[in-house]
Amino acid sequence: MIADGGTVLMQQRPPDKQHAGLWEFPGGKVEMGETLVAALVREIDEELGVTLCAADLFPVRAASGDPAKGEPSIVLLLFGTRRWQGEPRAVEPGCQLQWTTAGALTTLPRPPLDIPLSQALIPLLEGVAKAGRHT
Ligand SMILES: Nc1nc2c([nH]c(=O)n2[C@@H]2O[C@H](COP(=O)(O)OP(=O)(O)OP(=O)(O)O)[C@@H](O)[C@H]2O)c(=O)[nH]1
Repeated sequence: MIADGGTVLMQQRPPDKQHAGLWEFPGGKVEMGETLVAALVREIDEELGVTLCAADLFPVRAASGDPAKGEPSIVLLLFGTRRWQGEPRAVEPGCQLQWTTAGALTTLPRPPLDIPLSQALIPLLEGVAKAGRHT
């Protein structure tokens, strides 16, 4: 979720889970029989109480672990949106939220795959921030 001003919503992982306390992009796993985008719309509603429209979502970047290097065999797909309905709130206990600028994103402690995802997002955030300064 990319807001006017060029900030992105980041979510802190809960204390009882892997990568506890690190900041990730809100989302979750695709369930059997679901499209990628339908899964994202469902997860964002469940986690943040926010309604997304599938047509507003655009792909930003994929990142995957390399099992040959002992990394988990998972693929994360980052989608962006500039539109949503509702005010995000942390539905799950222990999952804080913060709106983060491009500059602050690089210093935020993140799980490994969220780092390349963030790098791909930074030019987009900077573009939105710059456009906001000219309006
Ligand atoms: N965001 C993120 N998640 C990662 C990375 N590496 C990795 O193994 N994961 C794991 O990928 C899973 C992402 O699923 P999720 O967003 O539904 O998180 P979750 O902990 O609520 O899932 P779960 O409780 O249903 O297992 C988590 O188990 C998380 O620990 C990574 O680099 N970034």
